[in-house]
Amino acid sequence: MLANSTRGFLWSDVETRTLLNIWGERDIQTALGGNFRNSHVYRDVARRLGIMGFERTPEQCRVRIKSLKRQFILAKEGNLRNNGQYHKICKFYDAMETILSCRPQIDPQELLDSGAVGDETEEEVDTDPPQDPYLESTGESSYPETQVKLEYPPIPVTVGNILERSFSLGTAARRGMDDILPLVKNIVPQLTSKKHKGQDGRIGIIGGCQEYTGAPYFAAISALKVGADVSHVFCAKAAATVIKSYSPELIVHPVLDSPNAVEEIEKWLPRLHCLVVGPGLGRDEMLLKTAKEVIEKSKARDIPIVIDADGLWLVAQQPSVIQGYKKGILTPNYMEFTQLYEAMHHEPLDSSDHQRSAMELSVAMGNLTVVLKGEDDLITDGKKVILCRQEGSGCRCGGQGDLLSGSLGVLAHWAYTSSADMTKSVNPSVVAAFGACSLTRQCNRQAFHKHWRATTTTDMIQEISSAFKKLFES
Ligand SMILES: NC(=O)C1=CN([C@@H]2O[C@H](COP(=O)(O)OP(=O)(O)OC[C@H]3O[C@@H](n4cnc5c(N)ncnc54)[C@H](OP(=O)(O)O)[C@@H]3O)[C@@H](O)[C@H]2O)[C@@H](O)CC1
Ligand SMILES: Nc1ncnc2c1ncn2[C@@H]1O[C@H](COP(=O)(O)OP(=O)(O)OP(=O)(O)O)[C@@H](O)[C@H]1O
Repeated sequence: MLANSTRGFLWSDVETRTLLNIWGERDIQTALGGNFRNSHVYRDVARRLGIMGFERTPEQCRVRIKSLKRQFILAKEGNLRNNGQYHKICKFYDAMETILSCRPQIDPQELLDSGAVGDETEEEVDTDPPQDPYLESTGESSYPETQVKLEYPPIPVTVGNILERSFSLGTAARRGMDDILPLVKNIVPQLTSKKHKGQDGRIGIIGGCQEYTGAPYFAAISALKVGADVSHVFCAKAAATVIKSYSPELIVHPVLDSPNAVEEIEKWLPRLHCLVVGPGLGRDEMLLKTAKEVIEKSKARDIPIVIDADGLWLVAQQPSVIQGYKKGILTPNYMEFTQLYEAMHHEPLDSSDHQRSAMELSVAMGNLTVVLKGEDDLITDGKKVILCRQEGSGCRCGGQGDLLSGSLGVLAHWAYTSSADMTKSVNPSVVAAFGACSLTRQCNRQAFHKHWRATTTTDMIQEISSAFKKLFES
């Protein structure tokens, strides 16, 4: 029996998350669902893990999963969820719950009793008490507030292999366009006389300070132009009058630097469908602290949260603020991406392989969707990499990222309120991100066509309506 072969091997968080991603894949769950010997399934799991760069035996994978299931059941059965202690018992509770909720009911006793099931089933219990080296060696503490050192083994993996599990590199862009674009079209809500104001989206932007008033404006007005009904900006007092003067369409709250900022913003959260944190936020500690607390409150409300610009700086300082939150979407430019990556990995970014680095960042962040903007926009949830190569232009005027984050806020709301049928079970954040990237680049292209070097983000925003129609409604 190979069960003890895991002794002495530590599973890092990122490795465990990768294992869970693979174990949670539909074909694996289906194969495990039958009451038959399943060593071949774990051979496949180990093989896929190997492709991701982690060398484990099938038995090691099986024992790790078994142990995670024990922890999950213990946390669930102990009714610890209500007082927030479940993460201490089962750090990967949310991921386990997502996967197991799609499976037939598991009998907890089956997992907790020893020797209850057959030789090779994944719930098999060893003659020894449960020996999860991760649990023994590191304890199951809650997410670290500061960054942990994430170790990847030297990865004998080519880009082609990584993308083979998602989309092959050579066809990734085309597959992305062909496969995802129809899904973006699916999530666009119908315009009907049956709806009331607000139903197509109430978006909140957290950002705007003395220095930066354009960025939150661009994000908020883009959200409206994409089709949200209401757009709120929560900014510092010094920015509020300026932002209001740009547009009467926006609802502007000068609260971000007030002593009771969090309470003031919290009052509005029940009415918001999505939050975009960061455009023009600046790096003032007090504003960042407020942003952090608002993110925490928004997570509790389960709304999508897009984090951009200075919000990403906050994440690089305190990853746990959004780590593991499935509806979190990060939209870094290359500079911001490098900071995030190095904060999580404590080592320089390997700039030769963006796809792989982006996947690693996503996995390290608990499979958040990462949108790495650049010549190609690279979108990943740690499982798939999709490239957006919608033609843009050579004009890189500041503020395009704000157009993207504001649009993404609306699309994320639509994607999460669409049925799984509409998104064909593709991660809604990925669908929304693909839509926002395509739209931003198309706006850039159209504006450039008219204004050449003089193109500004304001020109791009004027193109949203026709670009949207061309991409998603034709
Ligand atoms: N009108 C407004 O109000 C606007 C306000 N904004 C707001 O400003 C705030 C700070 O954002 P930011 O853009 O200045 O900071 P960040 O992106 O870190 O760049 C810092 C430096 O990094 C570099 N660099 C950047 N991108 C790179 C790349 N892809 N690849 C390589 N290098 C790259 C480049 O430095 P360089 O190397 O050129 O000297 C750049 O100068 C934030 O709140 C944001 O929302 C903006 O939204 C714009 C419109
Ligand atoms: N080299 C490029 N070629 C084509 N499009 C690009 C290129 N670089 C960025 N973009 C597009 O510009 C948009 C904004 O990306 P960018 O990297 O400018 O973000 P940002 O720096 O965060 O913007 P901001 O100026 O708002 O802070 C994205 O949709 C991206 O696709």
